[in-house]
Amino acid sequence: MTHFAAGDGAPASAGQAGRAEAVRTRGLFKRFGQQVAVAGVDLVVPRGSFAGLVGPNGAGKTTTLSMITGLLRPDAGSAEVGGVNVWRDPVVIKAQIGVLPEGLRLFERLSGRELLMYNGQLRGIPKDEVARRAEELLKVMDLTGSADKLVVDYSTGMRKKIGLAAALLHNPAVLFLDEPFEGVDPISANTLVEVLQRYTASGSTVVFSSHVMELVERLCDWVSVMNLGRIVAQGPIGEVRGGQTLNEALLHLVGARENGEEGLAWLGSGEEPTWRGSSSG
Ligand SMILES: Nc1ncnc2c1ncn2[C@@H]1O[C@H](COP(=O)(O)OP(=O)(O)OP(=O)(O)O)[C@@H](O)[C@H]1O
Repeated sequence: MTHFAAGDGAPASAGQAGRAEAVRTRGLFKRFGQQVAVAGVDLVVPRGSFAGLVGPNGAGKTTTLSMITGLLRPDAGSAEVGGVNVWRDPVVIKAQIGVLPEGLRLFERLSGRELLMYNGQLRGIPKDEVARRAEELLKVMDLTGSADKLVVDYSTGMRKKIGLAAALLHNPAVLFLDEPFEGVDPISANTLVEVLQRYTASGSTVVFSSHVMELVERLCDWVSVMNLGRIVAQGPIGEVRGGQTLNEALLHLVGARENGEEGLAWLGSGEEPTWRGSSSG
């Protein structure tokens, strides 16, 4: 087993040391065959943060989040949420976290309301309390009118919203969201943002992955940047940005791609293809 040295993901600010950590991984490592997906990640998220996990396609964000939320067993390293080891105490952890995973597999043949009732009761919340919370969440997510519709008939944005409602139902201390705004219209995105801001304002923690830098910049007070399976910068967003936009900082940190500039000369040239005339009689 390979175990990479810690240090490259150290928080940019030593001043955060006194603040309790919601999430902490040490040397988290995952390999799929020859492909090292996560190469020794030391992720830190202070409690109460609205934290963004960013990086290019294939950087290892989903794999990291899957290992922290108990969905994928790490090959090496450890993950703690609220100081509890995820893989040693999975039952304790599952009560403390809410997850909106990538791909979002839901029980398609339940209605939105039934899905929430089922999830809440699975978590041991009394039925009348689940019903009360479910109605409130449906209302806030603007899903009351679709509450009796089957989830299979929900749109992408509606699925994200019902998935988020299900993840919030047991009032977790830490919420993990993989690309929560992907495919969500701006109005629904605003609703999600409002719910999440209300949630973090009360001291809970959100960790979400996203490719939308403007959104991360607007929402997050903490950011972790991944590239090639490692954390390449991490800390309060102002420090990671260092006077640039987050997008500029990201390009700088991961290196702008230089491929493709010479290729694709044929694309959009508008020239008459010579081969078309030569092959036809
Ligand atoms: N189940 C798997 N089997 C094989 N390779 C995998 C698997 N899951 C992820 N990988 C590989 O691991 C690397 C990291 O993938 P991951 O999905 O974690 O990246 P990501 O940062 O979430 O990317 P994106 O932004 O595109 O969603 C990629 O090279 C990917 O091809």
